Amino acid sequence: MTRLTLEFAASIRFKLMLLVLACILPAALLAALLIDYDYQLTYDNFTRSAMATARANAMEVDKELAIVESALVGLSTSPDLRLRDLQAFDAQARQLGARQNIFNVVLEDASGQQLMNTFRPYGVPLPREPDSASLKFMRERDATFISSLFIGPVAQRQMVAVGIPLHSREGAWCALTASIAVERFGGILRQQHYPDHWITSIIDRGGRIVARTADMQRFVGTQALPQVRERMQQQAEGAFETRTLDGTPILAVMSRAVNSGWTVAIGIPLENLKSEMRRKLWSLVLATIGLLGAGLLIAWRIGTRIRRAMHGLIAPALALGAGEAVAPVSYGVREADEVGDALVKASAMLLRAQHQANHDVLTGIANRAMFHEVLAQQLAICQRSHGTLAVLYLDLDHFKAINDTHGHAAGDQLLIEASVRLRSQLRKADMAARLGGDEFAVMLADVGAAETAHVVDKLSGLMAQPYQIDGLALTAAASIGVALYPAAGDSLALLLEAADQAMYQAKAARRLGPRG
Ligand SMILES: Nc1nc2c(ncn2[C@@H]2O[C@H](COP(=O)(O)OP(=O)(O)OP(=O)(O)O)[C@@H](O)[C@H]2O)c(=O)[nH]1
Repeated sequence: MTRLTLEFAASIRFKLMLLVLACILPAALLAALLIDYDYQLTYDNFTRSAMATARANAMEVDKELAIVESALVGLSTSPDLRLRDLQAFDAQARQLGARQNIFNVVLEDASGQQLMNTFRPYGVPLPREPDSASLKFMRERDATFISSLFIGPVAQRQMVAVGIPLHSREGAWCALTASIAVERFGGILRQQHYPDHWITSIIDRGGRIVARTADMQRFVGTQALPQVRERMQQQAEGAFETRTLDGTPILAVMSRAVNSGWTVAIGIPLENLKSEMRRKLWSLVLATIGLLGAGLLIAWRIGTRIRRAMHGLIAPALALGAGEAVAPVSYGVREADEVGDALVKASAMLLRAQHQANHDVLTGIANRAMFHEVLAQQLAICQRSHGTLAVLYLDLDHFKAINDTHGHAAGDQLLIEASVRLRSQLRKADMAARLGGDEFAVMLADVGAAETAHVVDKLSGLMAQPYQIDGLALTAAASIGVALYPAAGDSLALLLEAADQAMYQAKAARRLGPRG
């Protein structure tokens, strides 16, 4: 990944938080859909139940009117009527009215002339209404008439009438009508015990309100809501959402009574229906916010921990690159700890490889490459600070013979012992190296000719000592060549060349000596 894409790469915290959102939001959406589905189900069940109530109430209305009709039918069989004893019939009708909560009973002849009206004393002159709709209906259809709401011409109050046609034996025709006060229908509604917020109305065929559960005095006689009247024309039953005159949204449920054609309409404020769903939705919103908050907080904390663990690996990784020892701190994140362990192992491998590259495998002291490197550094220091140093080249004498006589392993052991002897005579600032085969080199830092000669003497004596190897005393003295800086040369190459030459000269001199 390039540096540019790294800058735009999302952090682990951001990705964890996205994960939380990706888990919680779809679940919240699903819950919202379930709540909506539940609301629809509840709404449908509620509508069905309200419709059943409206239907039952419509039947109650028809039943109430049927009671009045049957009372009239019973009254019409009176012998007093048959015998035209209207005064006795009037008395009988008054008793019926009192019993049945009927406002008044009227007997009319075919011309519309009232013959008897229990609202007026018997015998007083009564009005004639030849073109009344009720008479027309009963005459033409010869059937029971149920009026719409009207204001009684004599009583001057709102009421409804039920009328039945009568036929005398002589074929004369007349009508018997009972008027009922609207309060009787208000009583039907009161018996239903609707919930307080329901408003139920009984509406006549003309769309006028006959009775109402609330504000009856105010609304009786007024037109029902236009939407309700419109629906009444179109269908016998229905449920729909609309608004009251004051703008309150309601669910309107209505059912038309079969006989009277009147309609019972129930208005239920939608607020009451929706409040439960709204409460559930709010609970869901709050739960979602809570879960999201908790989830994001946890994701943030986990992300922070992982981030710290990852950042904790940067320094060890850089140390590894610099060839330094690596010591990562554990942050309790397993994967990061595993990477830290890998860095530690890589560091150890790198240090080992570095060591192998710079040291002689057999003796463990520096090899030729490292000797040259360190010598060059020391030389540079001396050149800057006008210091001194000495380079010693050592070559074991007759080493081949030891190999040949005692075996290669014994030769190896001798080389190891020789390196130990070399190092034992050096200071910390000095350095011993194996150049290869039986050749060694020594750098003496900050020494002059006298000190160098002293060290060379000591080394020469020490190296000449026999080595105890496999119970044998083996001798391999060293020929030592010396080159001093700055006397022998001011470059690495010149110094090495000079030391090499000196060593060969020393070896040659020894060959010429007693052992040569
Ligand atoms: N055991 C052992 N022998 C080695 C190793 N490397 C080189 N040699 C042997 O060391 C010997 C060095 O040979 P030379 O220095 O030419 O012979 P020398 O007998 O020391 O002769 P002079 O130096 O003239 O005294 C050779 O026989 C190499 O095979 C090693 O790692 N182990």
